[in-house]
Amino acid sequence: MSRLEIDSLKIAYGGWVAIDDLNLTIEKGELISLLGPSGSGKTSLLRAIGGYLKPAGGSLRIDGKDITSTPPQFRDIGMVFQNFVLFPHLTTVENVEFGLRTRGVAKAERRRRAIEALAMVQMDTYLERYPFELSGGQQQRVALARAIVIRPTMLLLDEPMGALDTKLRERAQEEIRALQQELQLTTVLVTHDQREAMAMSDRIIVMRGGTIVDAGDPWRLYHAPKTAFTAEFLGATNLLPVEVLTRDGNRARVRMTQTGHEFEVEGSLPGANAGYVSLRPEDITCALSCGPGALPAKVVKRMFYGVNTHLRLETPGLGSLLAVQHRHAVFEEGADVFVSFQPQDARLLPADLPEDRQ
Ligand SMILES: Nc1ncnc2c1ncn2[C@@H]1O[C@H](COP(=O)(O)OP(=O)(O)OP(=O)(O)O)[C@@H](O)[C@H]1O
Repeated sequence: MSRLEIDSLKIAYGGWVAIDDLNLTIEKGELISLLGPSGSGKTSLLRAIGGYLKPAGGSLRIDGKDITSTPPQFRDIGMVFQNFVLFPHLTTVENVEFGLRTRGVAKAERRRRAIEALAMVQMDTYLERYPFELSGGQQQRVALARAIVIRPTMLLLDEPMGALDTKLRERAQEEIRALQQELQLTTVLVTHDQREAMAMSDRIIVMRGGTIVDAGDPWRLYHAPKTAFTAEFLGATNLLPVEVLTRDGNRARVRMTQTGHEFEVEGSLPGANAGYVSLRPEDITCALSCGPGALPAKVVKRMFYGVNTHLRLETPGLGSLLAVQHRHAVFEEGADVFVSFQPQDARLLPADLPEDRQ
């Protein structure tokens, strides 16, 4: 259980700067996820923490001790990668013992600790199996046992569930999180899966172009993102381009740029006269009859997902909207409905979108 402090980190490939002036502290026992589009610097940051990439500037400290120039084998950081890379010619128990052997731990002690780590991931009945005799999920558990057996100061997980199917993946997420909490291991997870990041993390770090654009606990990031970029990256949302008309405390009245429709929103965006309103699909209510403040809409597409139904709606006032309904059998494609939402669920955000949306 350790605290990691990253100060003014700079990472460059040749002369090209991938990460510049990045500051981040990870508390003892905390699990953070690095989330961001491809090329945003997640792997570079993880590799710098692991010691596999030498920073061009800045420093890394574990529990106050500078490790910026410490080689990976002396950092005592456990790592699990997407493809697990177990040694094919070693059995399960030998794979887990390997890191202890290189650290000079005596044979009997090695075996005892390897079995103990394998028991933690429910793999202690597979000691003599070779990797090719294990399923993907079992190999992943062995890789995890191998990472924790060295009693690491930190755990780095690089898409560790990437090779598993959805069901196994969800189980692995639960198990890894439980183990991480039990051992109070300070952990950094790199993932492309925002659901995984939300389900597992104490804190999500949203990266873009080598910098941190937002950071916070999953609930806050989902419900109160600071930018349209985070809102769109974390879960589905409707982003509506608007002009700001008037402000009253933390509320504003806005006008849809394309349709001229006016409505009330949460947030006031001081100093800006335009932005985006983020409206989550689950915050839109559809009804067959018109209520106060409701807008007419047409159901153009209906997609049934079992747990809920997605409706693609066309509205004269707000354009194309995605709505999620938990009662799925009510509206047919082509139906005329009325949509409404609460002002506090429509969040006014600065215009800061991924390049392909600008
Ligand atoms: N070895 C390298 N040489 C040159 N440039 C590199 C190298 N590795 C990464 N980069 C560049 O650095 C930037 C950050 O890459 P990085 O792999 O850290 O991003 P990422 O967020 O992990 O992406 P992904 O989600 O696709 O894995 C990218 O623009 C990438 O092209």
